[in-house]
Amino acid sequence: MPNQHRSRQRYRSPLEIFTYSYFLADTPLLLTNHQLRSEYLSAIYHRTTFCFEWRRRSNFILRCLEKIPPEAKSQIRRLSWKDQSLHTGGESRTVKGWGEVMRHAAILFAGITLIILLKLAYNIYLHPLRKYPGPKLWAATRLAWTHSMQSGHYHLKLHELHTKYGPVVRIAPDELSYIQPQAWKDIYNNRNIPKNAIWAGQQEKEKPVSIVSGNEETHLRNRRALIGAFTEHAVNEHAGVLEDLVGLMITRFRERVEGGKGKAVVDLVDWTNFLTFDISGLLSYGETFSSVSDGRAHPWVEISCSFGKGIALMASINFFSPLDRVLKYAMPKAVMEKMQYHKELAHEKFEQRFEAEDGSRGKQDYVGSIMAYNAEKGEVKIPKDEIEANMALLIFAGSETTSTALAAIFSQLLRAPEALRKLQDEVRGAYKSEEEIKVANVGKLVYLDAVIHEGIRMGPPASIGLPRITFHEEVIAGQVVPRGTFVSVNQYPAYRSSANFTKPDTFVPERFLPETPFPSDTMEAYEPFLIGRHKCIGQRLAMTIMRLTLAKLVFAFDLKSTETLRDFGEQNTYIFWEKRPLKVELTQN
Ligand code: HEM
Repeated sequence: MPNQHRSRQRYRSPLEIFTYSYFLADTPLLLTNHQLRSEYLSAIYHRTTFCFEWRRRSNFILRCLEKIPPEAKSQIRRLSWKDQSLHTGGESRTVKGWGEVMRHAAILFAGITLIILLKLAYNIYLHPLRKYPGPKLWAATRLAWTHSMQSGHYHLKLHELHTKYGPVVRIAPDELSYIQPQAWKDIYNNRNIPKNAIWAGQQEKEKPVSIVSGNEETHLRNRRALIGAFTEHAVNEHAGVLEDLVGLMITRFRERVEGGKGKAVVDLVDWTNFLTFDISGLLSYGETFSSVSDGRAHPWVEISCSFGKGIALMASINFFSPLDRVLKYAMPKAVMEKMQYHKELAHEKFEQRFEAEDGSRGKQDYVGSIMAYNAEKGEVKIPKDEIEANMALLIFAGSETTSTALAAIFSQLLRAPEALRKLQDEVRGAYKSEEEIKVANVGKLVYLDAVIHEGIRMGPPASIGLPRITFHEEVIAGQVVPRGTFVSVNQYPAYRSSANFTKPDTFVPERFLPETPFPSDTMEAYEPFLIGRHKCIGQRLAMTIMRLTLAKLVFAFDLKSTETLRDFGEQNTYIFWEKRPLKVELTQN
């Protein structure tokens, strides 16, 4: 497998080359004049260190500097800009402090401006992606993309761009966005189009790694170890805890309804977060966060949204190497503190769960599955620190996605009274009591599944794709894509495109039934859990949780929104959705 880090290191941007040239302009003097004076070297040395990042990268300059005798070096270090004198070929010229600095700064500024302008022109008119449609501003520089990503409206902007430019759009100098079904296969089934360091491989630098590793070998090892926790057998083994937790939520709602004289208002965005985090806590660390039982968010639930924002921010920053090294220190203190809190709590909870690994917990929770895999292989394939990294990841991967899907489904369902009535009829017709609704039988409700898929279509938890990168020239959706291009299918624009779906902004669950009113819909465009080797490992579990929650809720209560609901898509996304509250009035059935 090609190594993206290595290929990134070989790359020299024009800006970098310019800076080298600027420093190296004096190098012939350095090399030819054997009467090197330490003051002269001092000027070169300071000019180099003036921009320490370039010094680190410029091995050639460093090699030259290594030739400076140690006495001269110590003399150099003691000199400051003001002291410097340049001596070349026996002639002496004194540097007059800031005047010299300004001269260098002006040359650098003019040079950099020129290089940037040339680069922008190159990106628009000469770049191998120049023939792909898209706005010129986005093709010229990554700044337009970054601004959109940080605005929270990226998914809406992509939709707008695809509506204007078609199924493939150039959204950055080196990135293409797709919405057609063929692109799913061409990108995600192709081993030569892996994840990339900017989006997914950051953790490679800081061990331990987890199942979301960009390294295919590490990914495969971790995926194999975890798969045991997501089989049909494993999900059936979780049935009791899933039914109990969803049942507990219904009990809490019933208490409120009884206390409120037959009616109560609950925020379903909050409660579905409580539920899915509790389930994740139980399956990752062997205990819930007591959010459902207490009716209160655990701090982990609260920080889940800033987590998504953090990833979006880091990905945006990572595109601006080498500035990324500096910008990372500008991360808001509050975000850093939350990250640290998450790390410490995750560590504490993991240690407790790990200590309790005595075989009594069953093999199908996440830690148990990995331990069973290690035991089966007769060696520690996944060391303790990697197990811990996986748990910290699964807490969010399993909960935020599923609660968002539920929020999207409920929001859209409550705007469509006819669909809600049909769903209630189906569920109430199939069961005599809420307790009868079980993991083992809830999968038989076809309209329920159609509602789930239509809700996800309109508010996909993974609203944008995490881009992959081409390592060779590839053909995607029938067109040649050069190496080094970021590519992804973006779900929100794909699902809201009238090229793929009839009445894309209308909630019509029937489109997912065999007797669909829209036979021309391109259903293959809909892949909310992805395809290929990185497809969602938790799909079965997620579907089970969503079916149970919806079925039990619509069986037990009549639901009505307390305010006019807007389309779920009209909210901000920063990888995850920044969800609005969803206040719903419940009336006892
Ligand atoms: C409606 C709910 C869910 C949706 C829509 C969803 C969606 C996705 C998507 C799109 C990916 C691929 C990301 C990428 O590589 O670009 C993914 C990966 C993943 N998901 Fe989910 N997910 C959901 C629920 C869950 C649950 C419940 C779990 C586990 C408890 C889970 C665990 C994972 C893991 C571990 C991966 C990485 C898989 C790999 O790289 O091999 N997800 N999910």
